[in-house]
Amino acid sequence: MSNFDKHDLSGFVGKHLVYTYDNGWNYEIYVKNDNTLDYRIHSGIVANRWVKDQQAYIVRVGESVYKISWTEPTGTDVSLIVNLGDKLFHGTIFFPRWVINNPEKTVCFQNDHIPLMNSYRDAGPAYPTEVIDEFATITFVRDCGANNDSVIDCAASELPKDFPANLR
Ligand SMILES: C=Cc1ccc(O)c(O)c1
Repeated sequence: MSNFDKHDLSGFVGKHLVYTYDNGWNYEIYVKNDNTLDYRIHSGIVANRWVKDQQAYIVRVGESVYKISWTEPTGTDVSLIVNLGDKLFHGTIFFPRWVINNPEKTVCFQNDHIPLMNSYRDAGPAYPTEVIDEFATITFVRDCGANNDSVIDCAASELPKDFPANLR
């Protein structure tokens, strides 16, 4: 039996993380509450995409290990493992084929374009799915408290040049 409370997300909610996948893609996530996240993409095929209030399944699977899974209006599915104790991160992203063919269509503040993203998803093609399965290095972590809308509030391209050093 585990000796941690698997329902206790208090060590995770409020965390703001910046991380770089081994393929070089730089991402940022804010765990807004027990079932919501905001994220911003700094580099990779969909650099400058950003999303607020994405609903997600968030679970604790170890003393300081958490798993976040969600499906997007684009049809992209994501599952992340965040191991805060070891500063280790692993992400699996299941991209529908249309995103791989035309990633620029998803580069926006998604919240302003949900019906458009759903229409792209429905038009496809969905298959073959492109699976990105990568470890990442966590380069920045801080606590911002729950439901803080100021953590991720603009595109990566609008951030100060010294981000995230400007937050320290
Ligand atoms: C597609 C969104 C996505 C994928 C991987 C991540 O680490 C994210 O924070 C967001």
